[in-house]
Amino acid sequence: MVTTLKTLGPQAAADLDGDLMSESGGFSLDQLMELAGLSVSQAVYKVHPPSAGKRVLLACGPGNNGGDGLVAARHLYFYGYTPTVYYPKPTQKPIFEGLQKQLKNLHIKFDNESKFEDLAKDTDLIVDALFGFSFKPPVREPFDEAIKVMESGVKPVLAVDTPSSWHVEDGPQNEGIGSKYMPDYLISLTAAKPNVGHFKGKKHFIGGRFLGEDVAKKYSLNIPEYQGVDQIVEVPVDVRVEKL
Ligand SMILES: NC(=O)C1=CN([C@@H]2O[C@H](COP(=O)(O)OP(=O)(O)OC[C@H]3O[C@@H](n4cnc5c(N)ncnc54)[C@H](O)[C@@H]3O)[C@@H](O)[C@H]2O)[C@@H](O)CC1
Ligand SMILES: [K+]
Repeated sequence: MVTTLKTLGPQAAADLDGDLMSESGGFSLDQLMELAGLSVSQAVYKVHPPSAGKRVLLACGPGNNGGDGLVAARHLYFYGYTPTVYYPKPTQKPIFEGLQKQLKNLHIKFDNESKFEDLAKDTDLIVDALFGFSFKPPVREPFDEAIKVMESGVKPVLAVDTPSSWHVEDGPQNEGIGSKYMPDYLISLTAAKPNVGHFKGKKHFIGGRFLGEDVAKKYSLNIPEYQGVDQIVEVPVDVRVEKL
């Protein structure tokens, strides 16, 4: 049973990614993003099976956190959900262009024009894949509207890697946009981020099942106790957090 969560700060998270994708690490970003997005899709299925409502709104930001959301959208489609993707600032990189093509070939709806408030009305669950550990406050347009809607609590939210608009170490902003934002669910990728102590939602998962013993040791992380073929493992929300 997990008793202490060791966390991964933004620099360490970026360094870990770098190690995994280095010459000696052998991973490609596509692979890590695919495993991350698969984990997100399994967390959605755990907390909000299609019987609870098939409409899922994936709010995707311009970075790799957004990429995780695009990957999750594809898996959710094949699980029987009806995903809608909000991706207002697509980044012109082959990895994101490829992911968008995959979704468009499945006729998955992209809607970057509607007001986020209206998109939220037409969905059952929001996946917050706007920003991950590279977020730098304050929130810049057009994402401020999405943050406001998510913090209003009008629909359940599952946050990918870290609640967007939170400082990756200090948590929610003291005031202004995002200061009231508390997602219902959180999935941390590879390891929890330092702000996880501020998370007081319903469920917290760890995903991104690709940490080997040597890398875990190098970053003083404990490898989550995954079960069977699950790509995610639930950890208690009130577990003690150990900052590295
Ligand atoms: N750690 C891991 O093992 C993995 C990490 N991945 C994901 O990669 C994420 C980190 O990705 P990135 O480093 O690309 O960055 P993020 O996706 O965290 O966000 C950075 C992007 O958001 C923009 N941005 C930052 N602050 C902003 C603000 N205040 N207003 C508007 N835009 C803002 C930046 O210009 C940049 O384009 C992680 O959180 C995780 O979700 C996965 O894709 C791969 C596996
Ligand atoms: K996020």
